[in-house]
Amino acid sequence: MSDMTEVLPVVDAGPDRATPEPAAVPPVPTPSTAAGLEAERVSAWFGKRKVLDRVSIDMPAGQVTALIGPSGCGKSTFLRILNRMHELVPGAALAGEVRLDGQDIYAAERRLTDARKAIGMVFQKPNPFPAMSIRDNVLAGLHLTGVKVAKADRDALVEESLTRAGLWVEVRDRLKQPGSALSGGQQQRLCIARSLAVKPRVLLMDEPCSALDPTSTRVVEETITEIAQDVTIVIVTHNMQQAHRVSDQCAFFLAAHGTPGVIVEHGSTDSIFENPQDQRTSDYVNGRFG
Ligand SMILES: Nc1ncnc2c1ncn2[C@@H]1O[C@H](COP(=O)(O)OP(=O)(O)OP(=O)(O)O)[C@@H](O)[C@H]1O
Repeated sequence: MSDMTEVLPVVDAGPDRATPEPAAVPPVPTPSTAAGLEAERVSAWFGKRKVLDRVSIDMPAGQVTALIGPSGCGKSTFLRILNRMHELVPGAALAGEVRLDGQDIYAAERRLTDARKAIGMVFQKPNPFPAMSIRDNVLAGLHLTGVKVAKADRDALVEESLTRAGLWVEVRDRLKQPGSALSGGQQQRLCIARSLAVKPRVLLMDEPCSALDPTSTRVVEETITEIAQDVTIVIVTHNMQQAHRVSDQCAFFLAAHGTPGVIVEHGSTDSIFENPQDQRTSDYVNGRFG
């Protein structure tokens, strides 16, 4: 009882009493939905021609992994294997395993659309539906992957996806205009918004800035850095400065003299650029070939 009487005056203290301000309660962070992706001994063929040989790499959740290397060494093929697009090419075959959060995406019981929903893709050339409105472009990915969103929630999803893609402020007053009315850089961010609307856990990007001017490139890079907290990113790029700027880790692919592509070296971006272990990596990142 005597403890209570001592405590009460403090609890009732008015604003003029010299009591410290209560500490602000920090906002509860939204848990990240990013998932880790692991490739193990992935090989690929087009007909009889082997183009990738036993490629293994972990792409950790919430990180940006850059795939670098000269033209034709299999980077895009590897990227397409990560979301089951490679198998759509006539005559294409593959071996090895790809695991999303530990689950084999090629397991017999897994559906193709499950992989597509969880693992989105943004291509080299911005490909919005030109006649479709900006708003409908954002929602288009839902139809394609069979994700259902109630009508009442669609406006919020459009705003959220465009905001995450760094485009909302530029287009919020013209959502009904066609996607083709946007600049190339804006179209690419619209495509990123379209992918994000499906709430993927991984986003694959195949040279997403190669058709963009330097300013648009920097805006897309900022977008990549921001969304990477919630979406694991795997990006193919020929731009070494870009790989350096946006990625946490890099994998250097090489296909020497008609042999299938392999990963020569992978590791943290700093180590690949500042202290590569293989001379070929050093030559490539320093622009001596490729
Ligand atoms: N649809 C296809 N049919 C047959 N061969 C293909 C096909 N797509 C790619 N290839 C071949 O597979 C190899 C790897 O190509 P891929 O596009 O994956 O390389 P890349 O490293 O992404 O090249 P780039 O940097 O030029 O885009 C190349 O020799 C290419 O010619």
